[in-house]
Amino acid sequence: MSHYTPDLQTEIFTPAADEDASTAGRFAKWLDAEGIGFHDGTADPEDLPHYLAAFRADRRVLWGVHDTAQPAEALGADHPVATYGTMVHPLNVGGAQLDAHQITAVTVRTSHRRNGILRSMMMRDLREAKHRGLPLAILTASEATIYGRFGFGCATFTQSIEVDVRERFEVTAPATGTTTLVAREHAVGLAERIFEGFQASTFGSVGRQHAYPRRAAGEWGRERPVEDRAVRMAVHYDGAGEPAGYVSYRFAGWETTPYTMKIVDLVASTPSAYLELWRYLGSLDLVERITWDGARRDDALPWALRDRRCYQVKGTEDVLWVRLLDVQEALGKRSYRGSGRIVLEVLDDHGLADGSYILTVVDGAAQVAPVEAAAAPDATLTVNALGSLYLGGVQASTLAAAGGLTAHADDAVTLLDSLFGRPQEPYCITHF
Ligand SMILES: CC(=O)SCCNC(=O)CCNC(=O)[C@H](O)C(C)(C)COP(=O)(O)OP(=O)(O)OC[C@H]1O[C@@H](n2cnc3c(N)ncnc32)[C@H](O)[C@@H]1OP(=O)(O)O
Repeated sequence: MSHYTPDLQTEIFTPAADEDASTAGRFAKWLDAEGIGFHDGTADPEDLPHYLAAFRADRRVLWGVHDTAQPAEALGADHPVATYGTMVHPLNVGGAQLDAHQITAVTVRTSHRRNGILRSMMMRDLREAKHRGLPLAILTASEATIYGRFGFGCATFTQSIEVDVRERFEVTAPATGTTTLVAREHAVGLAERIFEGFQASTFGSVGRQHAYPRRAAGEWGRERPVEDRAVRMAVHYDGAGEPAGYVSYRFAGWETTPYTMKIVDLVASTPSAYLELWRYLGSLDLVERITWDGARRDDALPWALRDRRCYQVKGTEDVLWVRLLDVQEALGKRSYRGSGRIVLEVLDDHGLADGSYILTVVDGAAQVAPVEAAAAPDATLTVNALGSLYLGGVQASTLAAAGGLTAHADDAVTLLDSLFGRPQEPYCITHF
């Protein structure tokens, strides 16, 4: 809907140690452009140094597309009309923590939308990430309709739950260890340490940004990097006295009935720490309901309750979307179940991951080699379907029924189901 011809230039920068954190700097303009895309207000000037420090700690790379031909009264040309950000954090794929190329902060201003700006940033970025040797790209999506066209497949999920913690709530597992509120000055360090244990042991988890432990500790609020004194954090110490889980929570206020405690963040590195945190939550006096939007789809909690109807699922959300860039590396590093051999043909319109690969799994460890296109594949699948299959959160049989995967050999789908299947679902509680 432009009534003029935009003149676009892309600036890519990694905020430097001496980056200008004032409202006049490029960082503030970039952040404001991102805020416009997500309908957030302009950041408070005193918050900018905190955001800058966080972005530097995350080693974020920021893209801004500038239009030098806008009407005179428009936001200045130094104010991006589109933003895009990347960073790299580990993704737990069982056998390894893979460097995953994370894509975030994707916005295009209303006046410039649907002119291919996202497409050109995304395709350039994916090509460059592949060139740098990153095996896959990941993102969390605002809408499910945007990223399939770029080869992403929806791969992990969480559930929103409500738990009735009135008299009928009781965790039946025998109690272990101790759970207690922790002092604020220790909360960030404990959150970091506990998440580290969770990341090491949780298939599908992604390392977290600088802001996460601060929000969990109440050092940062949800909206601003300033203290939120309503947030409390309790830590579970296991039988050996080791911190094995934390829950941070915030009361919804006396006007909300039933009286509700909202979980801000819950991270448990063992199943018993998880149940103990719930035992603790269930014993908060005056609270009638706990809400949380980060539960596993295969949550053990209802199976550990005297009355499983205390537990209600309110919705399922997709979390990670995965886009393979180097099939050999990504499939080769993942751990599998059992043994088997299969030839997969991957279709990728963008030419980044297409080809035929032979996957040979022996006792859970894989070897992957490209094969001649002429070799008959046992199954053909789109790169999107492979992204969904990759972490085992979606079954090959489901993808086959949906049309993204076609079997050419009789047992191909059964074999893929058993190789890629997991004893537990992949679980990512990091949004970015
Ligand atoms: C990882 C993240 O950051 S998730 C956050 C994504 N951002 C947002 O939701 C903020 C609000 N939305 C926006 O800023 C923009 O609409 C964006 C960034 C989603 C899209 O930017 P645009 O520059 O308009 O996209 P572009 O013109 O490159 O579109 C490319 C293709 O995607 C399609 N498309 C773009 N956005 C959407 C959408 N929201 N829903 C469906 N299709 C879409 C276009 O129609 C086009 O289709 P094609 O295959 O026929 O070419």
